[in-house]
Amino acid sequence: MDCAWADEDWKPTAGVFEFLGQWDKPTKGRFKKLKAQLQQDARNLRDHTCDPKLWFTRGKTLLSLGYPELAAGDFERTLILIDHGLDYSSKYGKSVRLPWLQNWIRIYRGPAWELKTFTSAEAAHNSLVDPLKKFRKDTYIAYVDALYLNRAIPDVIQLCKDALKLYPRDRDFLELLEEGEDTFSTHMADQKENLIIAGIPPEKYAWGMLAIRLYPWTPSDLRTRTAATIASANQMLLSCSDSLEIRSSSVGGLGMFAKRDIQKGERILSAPSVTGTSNKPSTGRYCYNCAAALKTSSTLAFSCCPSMKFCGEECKTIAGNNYHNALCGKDFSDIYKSALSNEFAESTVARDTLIFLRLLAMSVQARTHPLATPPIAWITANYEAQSPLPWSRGVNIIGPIKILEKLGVNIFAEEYDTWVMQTMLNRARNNSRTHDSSLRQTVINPMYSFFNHSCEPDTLDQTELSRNAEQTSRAVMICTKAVKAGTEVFTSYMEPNVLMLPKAMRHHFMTKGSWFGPEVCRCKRCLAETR
Ligand SMILES: C[S@@+](CC[C@H](N)C(=O)[O-])C[C@H]1O[C@@H](n2cnc3c(N)ncnc32)[C@H](O)[C@@H]1O
Repeated sequence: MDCAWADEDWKPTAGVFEFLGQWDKPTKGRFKKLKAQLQQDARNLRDHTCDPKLWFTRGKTLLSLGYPELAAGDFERTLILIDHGLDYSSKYGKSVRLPWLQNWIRIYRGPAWELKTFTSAEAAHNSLVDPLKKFRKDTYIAYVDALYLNRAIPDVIQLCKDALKLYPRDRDFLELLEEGEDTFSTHMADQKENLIIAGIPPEKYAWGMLAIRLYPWTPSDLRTRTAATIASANQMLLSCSDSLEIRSSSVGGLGMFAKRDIQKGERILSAPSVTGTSNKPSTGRYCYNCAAALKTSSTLAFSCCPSMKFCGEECKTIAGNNYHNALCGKDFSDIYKSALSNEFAESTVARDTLIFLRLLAMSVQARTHPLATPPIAWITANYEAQSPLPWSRGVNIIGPIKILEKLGVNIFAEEYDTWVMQTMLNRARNNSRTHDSSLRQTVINPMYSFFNHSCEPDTLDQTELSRNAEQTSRAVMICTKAVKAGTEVFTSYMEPNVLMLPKAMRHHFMTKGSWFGPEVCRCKRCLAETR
């Protein structure tokens, strides 16, 4: 976050959609100051990762710059560190208190415990309790502002309730709680009719919302796919197809191209899912790797992790090569449990946490930067998205922190900063396929992900998340037309009945998803049709 970036790359996530929180876009002069401040805050944090004041300061700067989802991550870490500071014997207790004590020393120009006010080192430490509690209150209040800007009203309510447990009958939090509850009920009542018309389940609206934008400080090698990254994806493609290659596409980014003439009816791809998860990952009913339903008589498992069952050798090998070591011997049952909800929207979003666990385990096992680890390194987010993605403190902030802690990763490390975690989620969400509601599975199949959409597709997607063990969640693509060498091969992201509609209606359906930008679909048919 402390790297230099161009002013025109500043694309705040606040203020994109009509949300409830009020964000005042900074003037040009103020923006310049905030930008410099952010670089300074990030540099300070690099040197002193355990100082909660520095996380709080950067959170406030990020909030002013219009990144409330990142400010939330900084405020969460501030609260964690304050808790450590209040418990001297905790992991970071000493590290949190030290800068505060040093501050006293600076003020009084002498060792704190020699000051008249403190009769002992213990007294000096005790003197920090009240300032830390006051600082914690300020953090909760700033956190509420960030949650409003993410439209996460249920989280505002919960945060106020949490704060009231620490500050019983505190007037500020009582007022904020009442305000949150009023806002929520008025907002839901106002929106109910619109939501029904728009076909959005009201409970889905209870989530916060986030606009997907590229963070301007993203270093160039992590921002776009490098030649080496594309080469490694093409290397993997060789084992799944003898007729396709990944190249730059005219509709945007990369796409799948025929490297030889392809006949109608040819199977052009058969690729395993590198990360798939069901909402019941460790019940032994679904393959831990690809989420296919299992035939109990023919399942495989590692002897050390018997509840991690696989549909066959291929999936077990993928797990062994990519993530099993990072997960082995650790308890993720509470994370699995969150995905078990019977409520559809909740379990769908909770599965994002499971996908996220898989992707982070891959990066930990590979010992590479999370954004440089395949498949995350191969896939891209849609930064032109016209509709927001769901956002909540639980899934976007607390979930990743919990997972990092369980994986033994330092949650204050620059490599695992909130913007990195959010970028991973943005990429995963733009490339994950959520399958039928009774099976409740989400899969990332990076080779399938390289196919762009066309309203006159050349392929038939035969992927089936099977209810029996004969098939897995492999992406199997059949060419429905003859395709000449060098031509891009498209699939369809839309149901066949949507493809039968006129352009304006197709685009109406497309803008409901988050795959397309303001011009919606750039396929040949859409460019040729006028209406
Ligand atoms: C699953 S990815 C497809 C591969 C992607 N082009 C890449 O570079 O990795 C989906 C993204 O590709 C782009 N895309 C796919 N089909 C498109 C189309 N017909 N028109 C415009 N953008 C398209 C959108 O940005 C979308 O979010």
